[in-house]
Amino acid sequence: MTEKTTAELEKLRGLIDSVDSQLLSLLRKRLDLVAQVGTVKHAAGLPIYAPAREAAMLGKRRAEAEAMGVNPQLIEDVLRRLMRESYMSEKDVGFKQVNPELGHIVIVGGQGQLGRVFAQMFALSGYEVRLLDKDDWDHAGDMFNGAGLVLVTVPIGATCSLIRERLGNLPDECVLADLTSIKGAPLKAMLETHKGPVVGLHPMFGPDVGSLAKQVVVVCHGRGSDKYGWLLEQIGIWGARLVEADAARHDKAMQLVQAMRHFSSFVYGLNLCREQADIDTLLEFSSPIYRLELAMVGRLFAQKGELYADIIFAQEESLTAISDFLDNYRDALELLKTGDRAGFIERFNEVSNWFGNYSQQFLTESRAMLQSVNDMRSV
Ligand SMILES: C=C(O[C@@H]1C=C(C(=O)O)C=C[C@H]1O)C(=O)O
Repeated sequence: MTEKTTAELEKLRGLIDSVDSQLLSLLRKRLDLVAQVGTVKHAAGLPIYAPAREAAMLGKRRAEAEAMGVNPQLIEDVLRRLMRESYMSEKDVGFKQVNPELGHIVIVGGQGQLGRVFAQMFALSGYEVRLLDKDDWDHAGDMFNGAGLVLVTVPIGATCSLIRERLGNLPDECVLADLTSIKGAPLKAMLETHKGPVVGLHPMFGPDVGSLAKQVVVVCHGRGSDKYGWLLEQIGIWGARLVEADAARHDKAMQLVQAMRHFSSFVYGLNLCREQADIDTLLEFSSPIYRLELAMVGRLFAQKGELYADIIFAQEESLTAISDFLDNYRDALELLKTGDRAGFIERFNEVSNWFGNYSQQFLTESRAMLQSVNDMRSV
């Protein structure tokens, strides 16, 4: 580099640094305004997540960006990241308590990770929360006395027997709910054990979400929806989207969404382990898509085997879904063994037609994800 080039670069980089510092001041200003919005919402009991406001704001900024010769996707990416930050800061203010008259809340299995998330959210909303765990059953009678909500969040395998054996004497008015990732059997157990209001919930997220904004919670109605309407409204104020579902339909979907998916990720990991693959080498030669895939598989093994065993073993019918997967794998392997390239392409096109417009949608979505994986690289 010549001296002149060095000097020019230095000058321009100084200007960029100063623009970035100004951006930082603006970010501080925005965060302060968002915190004020949080206070107003808290007082008025409005949800943390306002999709209509977000859509309108993004639309306006995109148009302005275009007029200024800035890629509209750039401002959209930046704003979406800022909005994620907003959900966190609004959360700190706490939430409106929808049902101030409610007695205390007992979370059975409250030391579990998801139990803790819900305990925190209820506490941030002004409820008195008591946690009941394995060793606390001696005090259970006292804890249930006067409770307004009992929320069961124990491992799937223990859920139904715990409900039937331990929750037969709740106050009549108390809402009984669970967070289990299957819904049919726990809902039946709750309805048969408790005379009062019953609702099944399945939060479609793990304990590391940070905020519930935009997260999905599946709701399977049991009985007495007028008595637990406040709970659904409360979850809505936390920013989550409630999706009502029939328990049988939900459970059927979970055989593919959870059991089969997790099982194949498990086998993927098992295979890498047995093949003694060198992860550093795999990463070295990974494009973002492979890195993303490896991250999705690898994150399983940062969690507890018991959790995944619970999910995979929860429904007997999942065995059929997983066996079908194996059959299809075998058939496809046969194409490889026999060198049937044309057969492979034929199957490929069959699947491609079946995906229809979704494949284009997924291509676009994954492009954005892959770009952010690439952005995170520093070398
Ligand atoms: C700040 C607000 O809360 C959330 C965050 C937003 C933001 O960061 O701009 C916009 C909409 C809401 O989802 C708001 O409602 O204005």
